[in-house]
Amino acid sequence: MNFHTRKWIKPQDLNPNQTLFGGRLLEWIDEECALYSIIQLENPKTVTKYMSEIDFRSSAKQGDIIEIGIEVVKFGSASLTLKCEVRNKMTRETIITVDKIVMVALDENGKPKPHGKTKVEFVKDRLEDK
Ligand SMILES: CCCCCCCCCCCCCCCC(=O)SCCNC(=O)CCNC(=O)[C@H](O)C(C)(C)COP(=O)(O)OP(=O)(O)OC[C@H]1O[C@@H](n2cnc3c(N)ncnc32)[C@H](O)[C@@H]1OP(=O)(O)O
Repeated sequence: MNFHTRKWIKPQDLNPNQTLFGGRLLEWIDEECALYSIIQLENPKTVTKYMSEIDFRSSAKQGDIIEIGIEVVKFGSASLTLKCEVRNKMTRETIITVDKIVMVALDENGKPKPHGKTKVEFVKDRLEDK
């Protein structure tokens, strides 16, 4: 799993228990998955279709640094299935895992659009194809 993104927990990210607000974390995960999928599928109109059960296993407090990891599970026709893990860099604990997040590439009418992708592509692969 690649951990591309780090976040620093600020006062505005906390819940009344003074720990990381779960809704904020889900927003960051959704954004991370959307950006990853838009780049992989080369389609800016890519939406979140499905997210499996989530389990908050630990948390983070103000000043902690967390990192968000994404891994591809499967390339479908119009979909890309990802899994996600968020870790606390300070405590080294897993905060959350999401086993299945399905993103779907859309056409101009908002209908699923086959993306034709079958494997993870890196910038250098794309440059070599030019
Ligand atoms: C110009 C540059 C701009 C750049 C800009 C960048 C800005 C970057 C900002 C990012 C910011 C964050 C962005 C967050 C992203 C949102 O928050 S998106 C908002 C929330 N999501 C939505 O509103 C989606 C609403 N749902 C829909 O519109 C329709 O359900 C969909 C997505 C069109 C799919 O329609 P559908 O009839 O279910 O389609 P269907 O053909 O049955 O299924 C399509 C695929 O989904 C799969 N699927 C369907 N249902 C399920 C299910 N329940 N479970 C699993 N898989 C399923 C199917 O298996 C199928 O897979 P493939 O066989 O194609 O691989």
